[in-house]
Amino acid sequence: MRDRGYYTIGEVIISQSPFVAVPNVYEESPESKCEWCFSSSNIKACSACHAVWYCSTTCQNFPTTDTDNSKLVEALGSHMSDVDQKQLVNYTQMAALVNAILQWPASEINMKDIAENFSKLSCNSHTIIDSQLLAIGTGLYPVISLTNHSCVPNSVLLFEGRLAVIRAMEHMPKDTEVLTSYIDTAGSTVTRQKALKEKYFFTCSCPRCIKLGQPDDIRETAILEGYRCKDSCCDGFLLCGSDNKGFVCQKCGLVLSNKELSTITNELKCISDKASVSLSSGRKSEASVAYKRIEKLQLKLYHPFSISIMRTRETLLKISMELMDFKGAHSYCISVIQIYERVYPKCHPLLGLHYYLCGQIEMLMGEKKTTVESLKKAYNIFRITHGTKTPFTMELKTKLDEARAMASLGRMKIKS
Ligand SMILES: C[S@@+](CC[C@H](N)C(=O)[O-])C[C@H]1O[C@@H](n2cnc3c(N)ncnc32)[C@H](O)[C@@H]1O
Repeated sequence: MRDRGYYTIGEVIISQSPFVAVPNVYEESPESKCEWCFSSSNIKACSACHAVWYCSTTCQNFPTTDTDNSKLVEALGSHMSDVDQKQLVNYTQMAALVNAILQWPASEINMKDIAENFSKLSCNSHTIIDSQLLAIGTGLYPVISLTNHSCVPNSVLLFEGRLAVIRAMEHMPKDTEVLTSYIDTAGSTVTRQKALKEKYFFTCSCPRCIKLGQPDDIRETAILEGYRCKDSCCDGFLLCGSDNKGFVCQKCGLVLSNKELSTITNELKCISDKASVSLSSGRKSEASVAYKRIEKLQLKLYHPFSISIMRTRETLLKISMELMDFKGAHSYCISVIQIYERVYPKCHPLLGLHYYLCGQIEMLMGEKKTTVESLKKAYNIFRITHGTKTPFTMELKTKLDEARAMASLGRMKIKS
């Protein structure tokens, strides 16, 4: 086929198997996973070391690829000179542990090299996520690692099993620099820059980041992470007053004093501690009540589109689903989507996932028309981010077709 010279929206730019990858094992769900394909079914411990697990002999034999990427891995940057003292100590301790486990002869061990490899892994490895965006492992992908970051990316990196796949999110000439996002881009410019500096040691100069400190950026930061006006009818945002006695609404001039602020924040802290204990000990109804109180308090303090309220509603959505309170879950899902639509690009996988969830809840609630609309929105995102041929997108398409058929059947019944 003739090279078109550009990538179409959703087209695969590159896909790559990992040079090395390991599955995640969580303390709360310690069941083992296949070391090769990350599956949790039919797994057996390796009879030689008893430390790793496999689902089949095929996986145990580590299917090899023809490409030797070791030179590329060697060339990856480690940022050793940027790493702070505390982290260096961590890497050295981890290197000592590797040394103790491998028991290589002293002549073959170079602790500095091992520590440098940890640093290299830290800024070049990727968290492997499944189609529902849950972290399932970590992998090093030498070519994918050459991709730089932007807070306004033109491409998206997702995984099909252990295979990393980058797809174009916009129509782009093939000589355009491929840019993905390394971090959650919902935060303010300061928050994003801090996260990038801490883990990847660079200052982003993408179109969003260069606006740092400009009036629009200050306003956006205040909405995302600052305080709102204490007059519930005013939608102004607050900035620290020149006398340091409180925060002043930039619209109506009302002052939120430091004392008022600390009363609410102390109450919030107290309920938040209780809420997370209830949640982690599985007392879901109690957690639901506590998180609803948190949401109420946060609405006094933060803008309705703030990151704090977004996080609380995400938790309330999860709890409502677990409690099978579908009406409640639907309302939280809608409110989370409203915030996502504001903080993420139109084609963000997290937005797609929440439209999908919304559609599934609406299907359960018998809301035929809105089910079709929500599933359609989810499909329009996933066909770009996940591709049309992946089992996840195909399953969604089947559900969308079923929902369309049900909706038109409903319309036919009404007519007759
Ligand atoms: C995964 S590597 C990306 C490939 C790297 N640029 C290279 O040539 O090997 C991550 C590192 O690339 C650099 N980097 C990534 N995105 C960048 C950006 N937008 N601006 C400046 N440096 C960036 C940082 O040094 C970061 O630690």
